[in-house]
Amino acid sequence: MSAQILDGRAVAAEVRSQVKTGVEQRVAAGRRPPGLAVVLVGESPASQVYVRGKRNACHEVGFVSVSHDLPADTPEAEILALVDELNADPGVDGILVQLPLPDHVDPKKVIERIRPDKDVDGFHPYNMGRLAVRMPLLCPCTPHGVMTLLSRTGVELAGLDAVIVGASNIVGRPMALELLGAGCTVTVCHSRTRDLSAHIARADLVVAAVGRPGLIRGAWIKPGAIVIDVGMNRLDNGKLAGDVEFDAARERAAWITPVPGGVGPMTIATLLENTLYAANELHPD
Ligand SMILES: Nc1nc2c(c(=O)[nH]1)N[C@@H](CN(C=O)c1ccc(C(=O)N[C@@H](CCC(=O)O)C(=O)O)cc1)CN2
Ligand SMILES: [Mg+2]
Repeated sequence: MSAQILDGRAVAAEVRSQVKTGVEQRVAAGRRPPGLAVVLVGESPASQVYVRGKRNACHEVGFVSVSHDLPADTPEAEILALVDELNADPGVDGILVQLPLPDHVDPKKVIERIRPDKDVDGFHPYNMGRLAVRMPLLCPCTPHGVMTLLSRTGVELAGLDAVIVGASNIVGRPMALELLGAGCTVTVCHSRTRDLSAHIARADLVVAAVGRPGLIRGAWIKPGAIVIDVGMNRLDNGKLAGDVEFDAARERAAWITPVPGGVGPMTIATLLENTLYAANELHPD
């Protein structure tokens, strides 16, 4: 029997609706709507798609959307000065700088410049540290969005063998912390891992977050496993594909996320959740 599809578009729409209601409640109580500042440096077509999605989502739920589009050759010092300005702006509850940044800009320096209580991407070392010590505050959007999707399966996560493929700071590493917090036994595979297929074959839950189309063969998937595909790969024919061989994996998995229409929309929905949380709980004004 083929897998049930985890419909990220549908779940993201529910989350956005809940955030919209939260904004309406704030405004009805006489408080200002939350403000989200989205900074884009350069003209990457993919980043432009994602930033447009974030800004449109802000308008949909009633946030004040603050946009800064900077040329690719913007000096690092100018970006840091803009972050300082947004940190000080009382109408801004969340700040994100779209990644990747141009090569001459150090992303770690930019991320660390954002006030932790406005770091709605959850990338700041402070927020990563809080996740690591089981005191989560603002969590990285993609991993936390995956947790929301997993909650819709009704499957008890505690005790599952979870295998994450990819060890990036924005997905793989925080994903491991989120799943550890949910009681999974977590393995993180990366470029030095030997015999990837053996790790996948024993996994009850696979999270693929590498950026290599079709890396995870469907035949490796353990029957009845949950497969979460974070991959976002633009193929030569212009189509989007994940890291997992979807059609083959679907025949073995119990649950699977599609690409597009799975984890991606949850990233944006969780960003909105984080921004409302920051406004309500971290910026009492
Ligand atoms: N500052 C940040 N930069 C980046 C992040 C992030 O969380 N913060 N994550 C990724 C990109 N990303 C958000 O920015 C993102 C990726 C994909 C989607 C999405 O909805 N994808 C759609 C398909 C969209 C398309 O047609 O290309 C889907 O999967 O259905 C949203 C956000 C790296 N940078
Ligand atoms: Mg949540």
